[in-house]
Amino acid sequence: MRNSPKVYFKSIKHGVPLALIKKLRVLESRKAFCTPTDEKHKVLRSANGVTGYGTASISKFFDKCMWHEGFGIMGSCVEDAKILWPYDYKNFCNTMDAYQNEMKLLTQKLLLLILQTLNVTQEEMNWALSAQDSQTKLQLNSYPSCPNPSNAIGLAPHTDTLLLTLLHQGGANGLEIFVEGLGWSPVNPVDGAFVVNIGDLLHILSNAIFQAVNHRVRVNQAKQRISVAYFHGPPVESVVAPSSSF
Ligand SMILES: O=C(O)CCC(=O)C(=O)O
Ligand SMILES: [Fe+2]
Repeated sequence: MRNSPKVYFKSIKHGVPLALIKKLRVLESRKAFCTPTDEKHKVLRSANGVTGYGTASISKFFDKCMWHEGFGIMGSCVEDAKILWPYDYKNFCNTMDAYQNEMKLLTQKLLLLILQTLNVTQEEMNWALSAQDSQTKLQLNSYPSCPNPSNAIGLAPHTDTLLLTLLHQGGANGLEIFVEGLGWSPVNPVDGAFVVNIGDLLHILSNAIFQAVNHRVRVNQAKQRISVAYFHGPPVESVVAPSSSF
């Protein structure tokens, strides 16, 4: 294990109800992106904010626009949802809450397994898993079909910043990871599966045994792509260093 860096894997037998995943993506995420633009503008993400509609948060590091639209949620989304759908916000919020609860449980299980292989200290384990103060974010992503895909990118190459990301991709291809020696390689959707991405903080904590994966999203001429990413990290003010077990 220690000799071979791990970058990403797929979680299939995860116990998250498939009906919930489908409802999240097919119904509620679609609804979020089908909302008319002037309504979306009522809940635009603020300059330093994380919730509401907006361009990809990595956009500030790139000169060109990405073919992407996102909706960020941290904890309860009831305030934004009430503005968007005053008479019909509960289904959306209930689905987002139920999904975030499932993601939290799954992240805890996966992180525990990962950290056990590293023999981190109990203190480091508590820090990484801390259920109370952890920072989590749910990000709904939409990549509309693009008339000229070779001239556009959905999401530019990046690594995720926190510890672990659980990504659910819909039916449309587009996600690619960079593999040393192979170059950009597709990670095509598997029905009901999650792509588990190692983030920068786990890369640091594990002293690069688990490596943050460089990934990007290509756009599609025929289909809109919808994906949902759940990011999990330690408390915001944390100082991160390689585990003292190294
Ligand atoms: O849409 C995807 O498959 C990737 C999304 C992603 O990388 C992100 O939200 O950080
Ligand atoms: Fe990402």
